Amino acid sequence: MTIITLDRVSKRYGALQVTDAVSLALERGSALGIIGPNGAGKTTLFNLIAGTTLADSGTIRFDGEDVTRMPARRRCHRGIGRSFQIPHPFVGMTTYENVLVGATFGGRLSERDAAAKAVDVLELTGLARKANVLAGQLTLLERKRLEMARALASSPRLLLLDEIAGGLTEPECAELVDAIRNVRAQGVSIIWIEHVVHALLAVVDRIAVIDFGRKIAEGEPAATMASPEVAAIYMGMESEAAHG
Ligand SMILES: Nc1ncnc2c1ncn2[C@@H]1O[C@H](COP(=O)(O)OP(=O)(O)OP(=O)(O)O)[C@@H](O)[C@H]1O
Repeated sequence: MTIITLDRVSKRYGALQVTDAVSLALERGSALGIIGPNGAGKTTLFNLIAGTTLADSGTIRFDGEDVTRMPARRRCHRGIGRSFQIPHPFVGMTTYENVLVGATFGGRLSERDAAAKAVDVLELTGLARKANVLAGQLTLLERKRLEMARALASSPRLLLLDEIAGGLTEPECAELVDAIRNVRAQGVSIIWIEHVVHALLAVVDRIAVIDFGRKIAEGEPAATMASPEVAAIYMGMESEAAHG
């Protein structure tokens, strides 16, 4: 059973074909990693899935339903949740309050259910001890956890994670990987865009490689990473990461 299917989805900005006939299918409960160079069109793919950008052509089905033209808010309520590459928490609110906002509006829960949901999500993401700390005072790792917690507050069945591991130390990265594994163990399907490939490999079942808006490879992680075409791109990404 697939949770999400993209069939030849395309998007163009002016002369730039940012998404070029991308097809993808994700099995329910599985995790897919997406890699590719800067500007390859990865975040745009998330925008297309989440509905913040509409596809020019192609179809997107979520849980059997055609959501291609559905507005982002409704897709969120259907069960597509996302984290953003640049987190924007409400810095003057506590960690708990930030998650509560997600549960109330994203999850459309009553006050009492939203409060219970926020507590669950803080536990799941390892933030329970930081519940009453202002979001503006969290460390980078904690802000990454909060970004994931806010996405989870809407009870998504599909979670889109956009470059969540960047900038962390190795032990912090390992902690984040554990948190993502916990989320997955709850049955949430995951698509994760990430430059920190070893973190990705610790979680995902499959990898898709995007370059110039096209999916150039997809498959079992080790075999996909080992293919010469992907190895060349991956080496380019490593030097990009090393230089900024
Ligand atoms: N709204 C927009 N209008 C015009 N061009 C856009 C728009 N959004 C993205 N682009 C362009 O589309 C291309 C792909 O961008 P996208 O953010 O999807 O890439 P990415 O693979 O996520 O890159 P990165 O790894 O740097 O985040 C870039 O050249 C970007 O400048």
